[in-house]
Amino acid sequence: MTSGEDPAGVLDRELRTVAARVARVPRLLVACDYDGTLAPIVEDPAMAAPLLEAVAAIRGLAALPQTSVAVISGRALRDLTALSRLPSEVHLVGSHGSEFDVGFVDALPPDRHRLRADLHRELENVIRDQPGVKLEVKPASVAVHLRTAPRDVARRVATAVRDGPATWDGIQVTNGKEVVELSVITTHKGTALDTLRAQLSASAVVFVGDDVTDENAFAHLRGPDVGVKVGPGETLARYRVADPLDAARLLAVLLQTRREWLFAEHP
Ligand SMILES: O=P(O)(O)OC[C@H]1O[C@H](O[C@H]2O[C@H](CO)[C@@H](O)[C@H](O)[C@H]2O)[C@H](O)[C@@H](O)[C@@H]1O
Repeated sequence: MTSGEDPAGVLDRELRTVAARVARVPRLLVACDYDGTLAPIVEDPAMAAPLLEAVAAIRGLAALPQTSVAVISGRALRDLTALSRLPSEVHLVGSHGSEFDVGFVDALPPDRHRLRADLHRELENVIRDQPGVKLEVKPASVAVHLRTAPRDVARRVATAVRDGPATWDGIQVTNGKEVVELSVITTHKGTALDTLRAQLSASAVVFVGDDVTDENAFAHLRGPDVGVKVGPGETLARYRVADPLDAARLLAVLLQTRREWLFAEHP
């Protein structure tokens, strides 16, 4: 988005109309995924920063009355907080919708802690001497990142993970973008969205996401809600934008319309 650009101008007309309509509900919840939605995909997961345009729109929306903003991410809550640097008014939920607060890890039963430790050890064995493969350890899961591995290595490691620890009892497998994640709990962005909707008494929800686990959130939308998929691929979302920059433009349109409506800046 260039300064002075009208963000609405570049969005699909139908989406603009729908955004303008949902921005006028009594209590709005805008919920977004993080990687691939607010933050463009990069090689190193530790370097994924949100677009400034997205942060500006989110900050603006979160400061409005009768308006809530949430980010529901696959990341550990601690990492999401550090990377996104969003203000405390924004509700952050980590671990694919399971981690609403930092006490989550202490509340996990001892057998889940043991299983995650076993999983971590086993995955370290699987990826030993495999160039470009990295592990990301989270409170209830371990993600195996394949993005920077040579293709043959990525295929070999993915197969070893799927035929090995992914088959263990009590393990949930999530295939993301160049990542296979093994979790010791069941996670679901849709139930996280339900919880937020109820807690915040939202009249309508806008959910924006790009990845497989975001489909669970799209599946829980209803009535006046609006689901927006970022990028290509099959989806349950009714609307689509091309990339994180267009997602930021959509957030800016929501902010502009809602601000005008709330403060009656225009008749
Ligand atoms: O639910 P999300 O917020 O979209 O998180 C999904 C996963 O995102 C991260 O991995 C992805 O983004 C990385 C940075 O751009 C990229 O290098 C990686 O290939 C992608 O899979 C994050 O590292 C994972 O923990 C999240 O589960």
